[in-house]
Amino acid sequence: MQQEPMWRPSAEAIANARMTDFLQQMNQRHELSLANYHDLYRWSVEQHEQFWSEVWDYFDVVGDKGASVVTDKEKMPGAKWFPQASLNFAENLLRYQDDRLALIFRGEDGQRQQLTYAELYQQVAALAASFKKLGVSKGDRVAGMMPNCIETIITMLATTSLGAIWSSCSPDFGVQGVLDRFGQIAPKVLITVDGYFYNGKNLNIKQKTADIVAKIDSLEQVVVVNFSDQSDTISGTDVATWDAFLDHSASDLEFVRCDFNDPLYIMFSSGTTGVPKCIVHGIGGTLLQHMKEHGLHTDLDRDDRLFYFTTCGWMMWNWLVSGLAIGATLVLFDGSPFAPKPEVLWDMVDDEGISVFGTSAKYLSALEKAHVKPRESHKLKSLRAILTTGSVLPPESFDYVYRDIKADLCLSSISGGTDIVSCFALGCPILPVYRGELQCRGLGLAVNVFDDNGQPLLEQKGELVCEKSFPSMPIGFWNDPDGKRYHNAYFDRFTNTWAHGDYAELTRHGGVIIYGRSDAVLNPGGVRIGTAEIYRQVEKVDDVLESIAVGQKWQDDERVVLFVRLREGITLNDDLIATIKQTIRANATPRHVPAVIAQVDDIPRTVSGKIVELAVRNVVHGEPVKNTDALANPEALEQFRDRAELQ
Ligand SMILES: CC(=O)CC(=O)O
Repeated sequence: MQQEPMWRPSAEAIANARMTDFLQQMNQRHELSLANYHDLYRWSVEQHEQFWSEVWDYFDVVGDKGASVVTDKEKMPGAKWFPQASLNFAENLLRYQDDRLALIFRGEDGQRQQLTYAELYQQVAALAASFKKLGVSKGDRVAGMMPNCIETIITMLATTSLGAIWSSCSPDFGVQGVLDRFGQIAPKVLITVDGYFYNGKNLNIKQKTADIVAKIDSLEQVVVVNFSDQSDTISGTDVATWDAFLDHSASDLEFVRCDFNDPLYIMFSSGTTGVPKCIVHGIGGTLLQHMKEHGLHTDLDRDDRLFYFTTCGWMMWNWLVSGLAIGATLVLFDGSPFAPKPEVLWDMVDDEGISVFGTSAKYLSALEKAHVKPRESHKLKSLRAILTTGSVLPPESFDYVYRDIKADLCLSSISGGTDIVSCFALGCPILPVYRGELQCRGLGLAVNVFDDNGQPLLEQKGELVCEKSFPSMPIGFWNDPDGKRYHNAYFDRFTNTWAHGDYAELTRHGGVIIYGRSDAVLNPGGVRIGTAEIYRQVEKVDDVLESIAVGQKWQDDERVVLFVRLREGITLNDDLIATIKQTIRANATPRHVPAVIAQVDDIPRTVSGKIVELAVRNVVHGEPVKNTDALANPEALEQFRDRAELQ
């Protein structure tokens, strides 16, 4: 039976979408007769060289494109996109210098700041002038341990205006977590804050900063933003306050033009299996891919107010800030999305007129568990799209959004990650939304699902891959001169093909379903089960707030073990176990039913909020966890050790 969509764009919305305009332009320019998104997608993949060249032109990238679009395009890795191009990232993000709002910041403590594009340009010029005096130049690293505030974006732009490389984490990272990251990339400058707000607390980070600075020899300058009005902050000869450091006499910015494949960002893998990998993303690839995702897949324009709930330690921050290249207003928030009340972000939607609201799938399920119904309490007039990522958005959360948030909006579950600083599958303003499905594969990306032998699968689960090179592939890993670590991370599994590590399915609608990470797939009795298939059932049970499933080696096979975090005051008993098992059996298969269900108070997660199935599996098997510094709450692991139920 044909499944009905949960939402469809109106004929008017389709006609006015930039995606439609792009499609029509491609028809005209290349004498094509593409009729819909699916035709456009197919063309963009078959002619990916032409497609990416058109993206450059369509978005009027500031720079020189050069004559060649790609060399060695069949090689993965090895293809080189726009080898003759020259551009500057910040120059593209600061192409607008008018009085429209570029940034609005809202803090958990109630502070609000805003900056126009003209003011943003001035501030970046002032910081870039100081950086220049300090000798920051092309290829140098500037690191930020920063909240998601305006100064972080100014610093990234000043850094990249000089062709230097930006890397960031949030101030809640532990000392070792920061050293594991910034310690590998030898930054010249560190920008940080006096403290930050979270969940009603004003947290001082003086000691942490001092410990970090003492261990990174490469640092020549530390700049401290007075963010939370702490009187007790780090001091020293190489330490300056933000206000003292900026050269306000500077008014012009000189953008250093760089190669398309020069480094822009150093990002870090979660680091749960060892020291984080330093993934280097290039200037041009990041820009083109983000402009495509914002302009075409999110239909962003200058009138939009784009919000993404993220910290500076997650790639969604990097994704968000590229919205400046479109000229939209970015709404930044730092703090707990539940403090002082679970509705705070929805208050912000109404107050600031947010039109595109991005968040994590986990946030939506926590909101539903808290029985919050923004549809009843808020107007949400400006809101036209919700984006979610971070983990699988289960079909039940699609129900929640359309029932309890807003019926008429485009709900786009998007997926990719740090590895590509963007998405393989995402939203589309001219396509319907089907329950549980990501709307489409991203233009210009040859995304497929393979079986173990590298054969393509349709409507069957397998490994999510990308079969052709694309501009936002990393340019490599830092400190990986022979490229071996980079190769091992993505290209070991299938020849000349990017294996992303997601267990996924392509649907008949041209959409994608993700079932979890492939390395966490459960395999009881030889049946492969994505962990998200279990979570979506368990989380239907009202008493369960959250769960984590792992496979335990058991009698020459594997059995599924499920750990649940329950509402305060609830204890797991036989009735609740029976309810959970019955819910899973009735809605999935008997194979999905866990052999053991056990209660925990907390579930370990990375600093960017992802639950860590592999670390829990190691603890269950009595094996060491390689890097607990990668976790926000490493103490939670102890609850999984030597459990009587698992003996
Ligand atoms: C786009 C994403 O995939 C973000 C993430 O989950 O890390």
